[in-house]
Amino acid sequence: MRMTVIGCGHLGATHAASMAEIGHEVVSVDIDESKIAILRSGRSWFHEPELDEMLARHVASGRLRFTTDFAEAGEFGEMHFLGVATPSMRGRDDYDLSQVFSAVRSLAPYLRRPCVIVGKSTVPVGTTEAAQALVRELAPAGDGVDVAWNPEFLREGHAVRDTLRPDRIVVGVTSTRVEERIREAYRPITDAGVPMLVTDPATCELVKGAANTFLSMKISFINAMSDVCEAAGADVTQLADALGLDPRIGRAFLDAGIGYGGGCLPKDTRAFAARARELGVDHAVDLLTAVDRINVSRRERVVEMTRKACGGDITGRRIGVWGAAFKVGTDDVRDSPALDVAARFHALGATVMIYDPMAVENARAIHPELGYADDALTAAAEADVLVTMTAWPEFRAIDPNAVAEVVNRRVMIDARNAVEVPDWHDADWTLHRLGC
Ligand SMILES: NC(=O)C1=CN([C@@H]2O[C@H](COP(=O)(O)OP(=O)(O)OC[C@H]3O[C@@H](n4cnc5c(N)ncnc54)[C@H](O)[C@@H]3O)[C@@H](O)[C@H]2O)C=CC1
Ligand SMILES: O=C(O)[C@H]1O[C@H](OP(=O)(O)OP(=O)(O)OC[C@H]2O[C@@H](n3ccc(=O)[nH]c3=O)[C@H](O)[C@@H]2O)[C@H](O)[C@@H](O)[C@@H]1O
Repeated sequence: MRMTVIGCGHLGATHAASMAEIGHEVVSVDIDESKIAILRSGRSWFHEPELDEMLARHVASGRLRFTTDFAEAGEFGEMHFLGVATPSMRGRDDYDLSQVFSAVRSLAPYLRRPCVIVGKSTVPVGTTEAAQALVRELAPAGDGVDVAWNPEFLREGHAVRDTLRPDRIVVGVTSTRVEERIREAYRPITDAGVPMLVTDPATCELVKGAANTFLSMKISFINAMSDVCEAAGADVTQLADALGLDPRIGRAFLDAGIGYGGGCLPKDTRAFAARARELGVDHAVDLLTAVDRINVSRRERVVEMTRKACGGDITGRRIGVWGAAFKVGTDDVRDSPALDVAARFHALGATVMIYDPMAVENARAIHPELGYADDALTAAAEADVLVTMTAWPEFRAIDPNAVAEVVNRRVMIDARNAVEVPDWHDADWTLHRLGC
């Protein structure tokens, strides 16, 4: 099938390359010339395992093209996927949908033949209907252009695998004609056994928000348990292991620590609560507000632990920070708890030195005022306190005796329960952890 993907970011570039991988001809559009230039050279502008290989292969074969030209996309595609960003509105909890509607406005005037627009961005319930109304107004093909939604569930760091072999595909449609077209597009994936659920657009939009808020809720639940464990002298990791063996609960997303970050869970949880408020469902608002509040409080908690470990005052102290990415396996620092806490240390008068195996450049672009190191030992040099905030495997593998030689004081705050506790105790470190 000839298809386009509008928006060449973490979702869009991965989706475009994956659609080429399963045999489609793809044109992918972005308004950012610099991103398009990098993608045209057959590589990605962000780190994502396996993506560069796929991009290089399909750009070289001509099956995947990148452009800034909406006319080219409109004339080419029988199906148009929308993968632009839906950040929070500045200073508010609900979504800023300007990229979605701007992309629709740019594309629609070139839709002269019947086709389907399939939204993949995460949006509030009601967006498919609004986009459909706009398309009817602007597209020369009018009623021949259908809008459906098909939210994305990929995780950064596993994006290619999650796109080609997802747990499920969920689509929200208003007609069997559209359903058939989407089934055709995904046939190579569903033929391999991936289930496809077809719903109305509203249910489909809510599935995505509910999925992310459930994950947020699980993390805030275990973080609340972490505080209870700490108060009672228990160990939250053992508690999570025991809970996780119950298949009704499951061990995934029960890692306590500094809380969730990234470009999605924080903003999706808040936006879902904001939409629930508009819909008058107060108990959903209460639940999700508590989830968010617990999450936000984790960051302050790490600052507080660090302050205590510094004898009550951070000012003038040197703090080594291990980790800047919002999680392992990515160079993404959007709403990263690690970077947020590091910036708070700096604001309180500490000298901060950060090391992250992948995310230093992205972190520096947002927080040029912080110090950055090329390796873990340099970040730890002369530190009064060392704080681990992203659970990179290399931090677990590092020899605490080697670190002890470069620091000022052997004090570690492990905000992700990321290091091997006995090794650090054996090397005479004072180790503070959340939930123990
Ligand atoms: N990042 C992730 O892991 C996932 C993201 N999502 C959702 O997917 C959507 C996209 O997220 P990301 O890919 O992370 O965002 P991103 O910021 O990485 O990419 C968005 C892209 O859209 C481009 N863009 C902006 N306005 C445009 C326009 N009018 N026309 C064409 N291109 C335009 C930007 O230049 C950028 O390259 C969001 O709704 C997000 O919540 C869903 C699942 C996973
Ligand atoms: O909508 C999205 O964009 C995506 O958001 C998340 O994916 P992602 O943001 O890539 O990262 P996760 O692996 O979910 O981690 C999110 C945050 O939660 C934290 N986390 C995760 C698990 C856990 O047990 N504890 C915990 O604190 C991570 O460190 C990270 O900061 C979802 O997992 C995806 O299914 C979804 O498609």
